[in-house]
Amino acid sequence: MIVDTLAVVGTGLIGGSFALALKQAGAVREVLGVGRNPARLALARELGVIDRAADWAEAAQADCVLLALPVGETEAALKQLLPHLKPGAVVTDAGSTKAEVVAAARAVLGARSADFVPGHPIAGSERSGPGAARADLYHGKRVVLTPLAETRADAAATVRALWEAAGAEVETLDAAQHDRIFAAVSHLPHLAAFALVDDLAQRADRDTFFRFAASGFRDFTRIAGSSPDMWRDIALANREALLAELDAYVDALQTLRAAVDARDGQALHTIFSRAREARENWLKQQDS
Ligand SMILES: NC(=O)c1ccc[n+]([C@@H]2O[C@H](COP(=O)([O-])OP(=O)(O)OC[C@H]3O[C@@H](n4cnc5c(N)ncnc54)[C@H](O)[C@@H]3O)[C@@H](O)[C@H]2O)c1
Ligand SMILES: O=C(O)C(=O)C[C@]1(C(=O)O)C=C[C@@H](O)C=C1
Repeated sequence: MIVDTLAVVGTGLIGGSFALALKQAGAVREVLGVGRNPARLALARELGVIDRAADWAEAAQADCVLLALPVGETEAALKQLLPHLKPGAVVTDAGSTKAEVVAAARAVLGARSADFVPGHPIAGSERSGPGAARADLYHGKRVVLTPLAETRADAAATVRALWEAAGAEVETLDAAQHDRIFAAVSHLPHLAAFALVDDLAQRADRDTFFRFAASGFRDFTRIAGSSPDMWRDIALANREALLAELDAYVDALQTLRAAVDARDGQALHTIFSRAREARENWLKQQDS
């Protein structure tokens, strides 16, 4: 056992999967759940994702508290926990952006920011809520930790051990670097998918388009089925890095547009070939 009690704030896909994985691994004795929606908490309890619901004060007495709610809720959640936080308790999070989460932790926790270990599991899906939680979600997946300069080494070691018990491989990055990387490989693709689906959905003759849309459209737009709350918060929290990636993507689309306009098959072929090769190499790396 790594910790006796774990409190999960936000018992959806990410927090619920963490809880299920740790219970299955025998890494935790009891899991408490904190949430705003009593029906969701009851479902989490019914599905065995949590052992019981708890309030903020009780959750703050756990050995480890995981925040797994939209990143814009981080500051308010830390404010609720701080007055009751057990000495030595470790606080961590699973948010998809890190610099703003780190700033919120510093602003709210003061000296207790040494107990905070920012984290981000690079695993998930477009599904949300406790019903989507799976014990094997993190098997073979990466988790990035972005510890603060003052984070206690033993707090970071506990969080690392928990993720490893959940089946993940843990890496460490600087928070700003983390946010630049994920703006490009995660946040921008989600905006591109939301934009494409919304553009079609706003057309008067959308039904004709959707009737004929097939697997290419389904693959490209799967992630447009993701939680609007979560993605609104990510886009706002990672605004600077995301704006840079949006500009780069608009430029890339403009380059393709110019090639199509000029009937420049050579330019199109060169870009498509380069992209295909890069994607094949990336897939090979993923498999190795
Ligand atoms: N979905 C993914 O693929 C993925 C992957 C990695 C990280 N993340 C991050 O993990 C976090 C959780 O995402 P998720 O996919 O589990 O979402 P989710 O919608 O499945 O779960 C979030 C839960 O938080 C609860 N919640 C919202 N505001 C709350 C509040 N103020 N207090 C208490 N509970 C509250 C919601 O009711 C919900 O049950 C987000 O920060 C997200 O950026 C998501
Ligand atoms: O598979 C998906 O649906 C995801 O969106 C997962 C995904 C990603 O972009 O890869 C989404 C957000 C995260 O913070 C981490 C993983």
